[in-house]
Amino acid sequence: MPRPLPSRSATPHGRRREGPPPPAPPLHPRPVFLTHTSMLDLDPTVIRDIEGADDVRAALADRIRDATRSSAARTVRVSVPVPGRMRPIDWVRARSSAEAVYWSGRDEDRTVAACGTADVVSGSTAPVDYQALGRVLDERLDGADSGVRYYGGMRFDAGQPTAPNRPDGRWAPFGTYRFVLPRFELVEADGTLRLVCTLVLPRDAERVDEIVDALGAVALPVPSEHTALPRPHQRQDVPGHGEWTDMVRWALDAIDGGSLDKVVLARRVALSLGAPMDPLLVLSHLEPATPGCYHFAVRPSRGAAFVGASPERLFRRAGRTVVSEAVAGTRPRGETAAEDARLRQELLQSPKERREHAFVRDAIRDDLDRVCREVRIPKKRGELALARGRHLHARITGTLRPDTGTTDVLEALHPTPAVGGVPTDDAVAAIRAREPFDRGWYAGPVGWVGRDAAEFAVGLRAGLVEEAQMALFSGAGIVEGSAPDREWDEIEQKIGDFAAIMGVSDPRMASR
Ligand SMILES: C=C(O[C@H]1C=CC=C(C(=O)O)[C@@H]1O)C(=O)O
Ligand SMILES: [Mg+2]
Repeated sequence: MPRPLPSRSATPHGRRREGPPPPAPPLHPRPVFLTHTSMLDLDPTVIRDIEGADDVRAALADRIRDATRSSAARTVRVSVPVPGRMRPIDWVRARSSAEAVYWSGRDEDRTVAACGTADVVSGSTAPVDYQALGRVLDERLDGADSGVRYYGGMRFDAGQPTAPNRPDGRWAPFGTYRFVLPRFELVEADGTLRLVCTLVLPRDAERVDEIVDALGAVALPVPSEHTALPRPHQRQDVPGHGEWTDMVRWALDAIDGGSLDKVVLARRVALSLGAPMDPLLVLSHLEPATPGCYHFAVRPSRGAAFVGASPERLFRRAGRTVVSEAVAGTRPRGETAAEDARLRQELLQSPKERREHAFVRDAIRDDLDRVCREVRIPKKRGELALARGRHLHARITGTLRPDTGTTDVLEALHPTPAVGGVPTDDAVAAIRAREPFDRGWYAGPVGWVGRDAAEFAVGLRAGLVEEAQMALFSGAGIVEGSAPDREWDEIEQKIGDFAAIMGVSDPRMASR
């Protein structure tokens, strides 16, 4: 039986509660009803094409037919300009039935919305064989046009075959890893839009009619009105507050006893929406609210999608140059300039936050050293300031060693202690044993792989949206000096961007 939200006074964001401790939570966390009930119906079937859409499709169809006349065995991209303005996210929302991907890099002036598949490299078994994955991707990308990118990602725990509740069936369509070469893309770069079709030749020459037919169903919608999001009416925290406190205390004992130095423990916050919701609509609200982040959506088929706004780069590869980042240690932004400056100083000087960050920085430096030469790291730590939060930050660079590729870097770096812990294997084993849910793709690498180039974000500040359910995931690094309540509140702050767009950011909505 779900229970109603207990009444309590508001707690200032990110601060510890005063007064008596909260009542002991139930053994199995039960749903908490939120007070919101309003629900807006969406009608994604009403799509009006922009003026000239038929000409755009006809021009691209000509390009497709021309390209398939070549007998060369290679992957090519053909494209045409799209007049006017439209948000790539609105374009892909108009294809509600297809496999879809959305990627907007953090520092890159390029946004890609994509639907349909020209090719897929996926696997559902674990552990992931990074060498084999690298060979397959290299082979498919050999001689490909420079813009050809396989988009996707993998599970956080790509090393474990199966366990009770893992993988959770909701993550099944995502597989252990999945990289998609999209059939159609709307690319916005340098202020212009292009509609792109990717063809795997000579194979696609035999399906040219089918591809041109599919292009006919690709709408070029007029910019949509701002569509409101439905308000969640129920919230369930897994673990609940009591179980979380026990988990953190266990981790602190392990740290005290010397068996672990750091472990990142996470929570799942499930919001019930009352009616099915388009996951890409969530992202279309999240993106403007979270500047300075990677914005992504992966929808393997009709239905569930993994969407998020992550501030954290796992790595970027351009030729032989690799750039990674250590992002860890957290404080909120202040409401006034003075409070903001104080919180910045607090973050930069806190021994606990510095320790939390140093584990990540040192691990990335050592792991990158295995696949790169000339690994460089700045002496001073900096700050990554976001709309609601801030983190300690360091940029780490290197030059790829000969005979080393993208999946070698992926294997070396993932999971960093920003999402796993130190020592890595022991921390991942603790996460498996202690967390009462499957992380799925949360905290896994998400991004793209091209020929001699790649970029991956760490898949956090993210959620799994399926039908009328939205599960948000977030974690906090537990180190010496951590306290269960402060880490609970830190996670509450990290889900704040999602909570705000969903209209549940009132601290009274927290279920403790
Ligand atoms: C694990 C998450 O954040 C990581 C990244 C930055 C700061 C973190 C922290 O201070 O605990 C986490 O290590 C998450 O957002 O789910
Ligand atoms: Mg932290």
